[in-house]
Amino acid sequence: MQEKTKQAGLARKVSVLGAGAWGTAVAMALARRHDVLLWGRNAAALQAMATARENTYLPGHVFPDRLHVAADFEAALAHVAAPGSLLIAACPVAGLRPLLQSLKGRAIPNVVWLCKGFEYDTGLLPHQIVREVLGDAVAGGALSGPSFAQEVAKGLPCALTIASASAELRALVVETAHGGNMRVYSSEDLVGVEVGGAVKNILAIATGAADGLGLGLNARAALITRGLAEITRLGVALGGQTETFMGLTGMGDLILTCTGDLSRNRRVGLGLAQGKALEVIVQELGHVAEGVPCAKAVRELSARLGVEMPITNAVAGVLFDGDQPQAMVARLLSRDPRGE
Ligand SMILES: NC(=O)C1=CN([C@@H]2O[C@H](COP(=O)(O)OP(=O)(O)OC[C@H]3O[C@@H](n4cnc5c(N)ncnc54)[C@H](OP(=O)(O)O)[C@@H]3O)[C@@H](O)[C@H]2O)C=CC1
Ligand SMILES: O=C(CO)COP(=O)(O)O
Repeated sequence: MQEKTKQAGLARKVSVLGAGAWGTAVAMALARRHDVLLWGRNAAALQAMATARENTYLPGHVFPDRLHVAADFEAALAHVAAPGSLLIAACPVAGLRPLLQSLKGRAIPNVVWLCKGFEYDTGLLPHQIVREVLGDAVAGGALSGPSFAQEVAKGLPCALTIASASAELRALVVETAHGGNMRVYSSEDLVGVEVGGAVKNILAIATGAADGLGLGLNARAALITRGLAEITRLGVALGGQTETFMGLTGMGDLILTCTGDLSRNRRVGLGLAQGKALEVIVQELGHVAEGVPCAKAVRELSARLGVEMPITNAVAGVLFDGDQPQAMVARLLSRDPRGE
């Protein structure tokens, strides 16, 4: 522990690939102690960020001095070429595969990803996409947990978990990110951590819809609790450990996202309850809502695995089959009684 505290002072090189709300917030948090390059796919937006020293995805949060904006992808990679540096993939799940493909064949020692979801077409978790594209030679891990970008950008406290099979990668991420108002725990349960982060977004849509319909706090608590049972069933079927789902990346992130109005996924549910079309809601958000593609991927995956996920199926029915949110509630309430 003493060793960790000593090393926490070491300045490291970090490149964050993806300049949305979360990539930017993480880059800002790390730039309080490290030299950080933030790269995004939109060169004009990067130019505006470099001038304004803030990102329109996170208005009002001024970049620390050690955060530099890089429009040049090669420069972002060169920045983290030395051992002990960290490359952070901060795009949505939909962008992970193409981003990794552009890293193929490069000398990338350590990769951490922040996205939460299953890939829409394949039903794969992020670590499976990483393995498919980059192989096993690259040490990688998922950084996840209850963390709204706006709060992290403000420097408010939060706790995250780095999950990886590599002890060296876990130690590097803890040394780099743990400190100040950010606590970083570590876990070997990559599957459990990724499943919790993915499925809680679907459940936040359900809870937002229930709240928007005025169904009350009892219904909200029931959805969160039964949602946790759903996350756990799927996660265990995929090889995750039950206790992971009771931690930060399971119950912690589920509670945050289902109850906090900063959640984009919860806001999708609130919009559906108002009778808005999904396209309109997504356009008004101006950010990704990972629970939407994830609901489709998880509905198919759970059917394939024979895992019961009634809330997920009800959300997917509203999102993709034209079911009304009221019908979603009726469908859940009309299920046969069973043991808890
Ligand atoms: N925001 C948060 O509080 C948290 C978010 N996360 C996760 O982090 C990931 C990123 O979220 P966040 O940054 O908030 O999202 P935002 O919607 O704020 O930003 C998305 C960013 O990704 C880019 N992008 C969008 N679609 C694609 C795509 N298909 N391929 C490549 N790049 C794409 C956008 O670029 P452009 O501007 O050019 O469209 C933008 O830079 C998500 O998986 C999310 O679940 C995790 C923890 C907290
Ligand atoms: O993952 C998040 C908080 O931990 C952010 O949730 P939303 O994507 O719903 O805003």
